[in-house]
Amino acid sequence: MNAVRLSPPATLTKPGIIQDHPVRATIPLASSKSESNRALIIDALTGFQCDLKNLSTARDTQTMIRLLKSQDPTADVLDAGTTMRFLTAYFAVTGQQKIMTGTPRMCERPIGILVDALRALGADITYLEKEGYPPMQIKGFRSSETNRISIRGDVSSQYISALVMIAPLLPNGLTLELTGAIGSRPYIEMTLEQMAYFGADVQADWEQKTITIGPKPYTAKPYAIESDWSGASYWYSVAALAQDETAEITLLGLKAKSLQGDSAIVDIMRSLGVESTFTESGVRLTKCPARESLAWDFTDCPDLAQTVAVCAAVKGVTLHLTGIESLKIKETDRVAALQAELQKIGAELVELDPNHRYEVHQLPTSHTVPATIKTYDDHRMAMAFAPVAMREEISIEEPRVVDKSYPSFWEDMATVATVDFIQEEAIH
Ligand SMILES: O=C(O)C1=C[C@@H](OP(=O)(O)O)[C@@H](O)[C@H](O)C1
Ligand SMILES: C=C(OP(=O)(O)O)C(=O)O
Repeated sequence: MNAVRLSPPATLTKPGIIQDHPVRATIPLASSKSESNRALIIDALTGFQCDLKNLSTARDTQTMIRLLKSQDPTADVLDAGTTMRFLTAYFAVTGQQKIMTGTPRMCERPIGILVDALRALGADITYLEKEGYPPMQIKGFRSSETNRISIRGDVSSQYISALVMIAPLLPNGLTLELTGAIGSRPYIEMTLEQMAYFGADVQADWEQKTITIGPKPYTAKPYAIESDWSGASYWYSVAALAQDETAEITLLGLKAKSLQGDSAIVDIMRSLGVESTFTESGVRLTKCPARESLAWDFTDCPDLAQTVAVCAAVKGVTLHLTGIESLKIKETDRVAALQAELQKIGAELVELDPNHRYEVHQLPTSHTVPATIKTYDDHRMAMAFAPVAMREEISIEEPRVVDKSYPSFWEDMATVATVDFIQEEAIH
């Protein structure tokens, strides 16, 4: 078993006197895998003519790059949701015969809504194991007359992003009518903004819940990807939990006006004690007073839920969460994972009523330190719990899970805490 042991920042000033180490860090951050993976699909649809700068080092993006170039008949996306959904649409519309597969967990993440829509547009796709789930075989594409499709908006926005990105290639374009609630809407808006930047004819009417894409091809252009706001969230939590009231953390490459909905962390963390100041190079985090309780709807920013839940739990801020239904179909069931692991740091996540309202609160009982946190093949479990190290020692299992979105996470953490990797021998 591999683990990483994190210890709070402290220095020995005189024998026996331990003082909090001043928390000062400048963090380069990984760039956004969401923006990268969209830019890569659009680039491929221009015949690889765009000059993409600052592409993410995330495994999800590196997998996308590899699979776009590969002649292999099997595309194994590993655990990358966007790579699976975006490539399925891309291979279908470009008429490439591919088997789409991934990790066992990827084969439990639903894809039926996207496949049904692609079939209606003319794709020939068959499931190889379970209906509605990978693996599946893409056999070919014969454009249908259909250019209007009704699609649920409440399961994953990635299906909608995948469809709109290929729509400029369809002979009659595409109109999507979104039904039900729309989850992760900022991710759809990010897709549409990037498409419009590359010259696509894009119209969204959020009142009517329709998106219309004209049959106008993309224009190749240079594009620079912003740093990752989801990755930035862990640094907000570090700042919120730092004991040093003068803590100052600078996050490079972030913009006040971002395409990424996870920039909502700026507003969330103001309530948890972090002030943001935008500079030429990024954003500077400093401490400010925190509130005693906070209610937040995570419908638009589901990837922030774990960061905020752990941070609030440790700070003793009562947190009410709504809009976290989609967490159950991500890298793991993130609600169940949080419920199990928050207990270990003396807190709990409870469902308040059947309407998906949840509360996180601290428990009065003490807990064992260091806690050993399981990560369930989920990068965000590891990174959400890492900031606890600003208060107490903590061990996190399978630390390389972070490679999915933020491979340099532990190197960056080493600027604010002591980071020791532990390789435990198998016991025979
Ligand atoms: O389009 C994207 O880049 C993403 C959309 C979101 O997924 P859902 O739309 O499934 O919520 C998010 O959780 C994921 O990390 C990235
Ligand atoms: C849910 C995530 O990614 P994906 O759905 O692309 O696997 C994530 O990065 O938190």
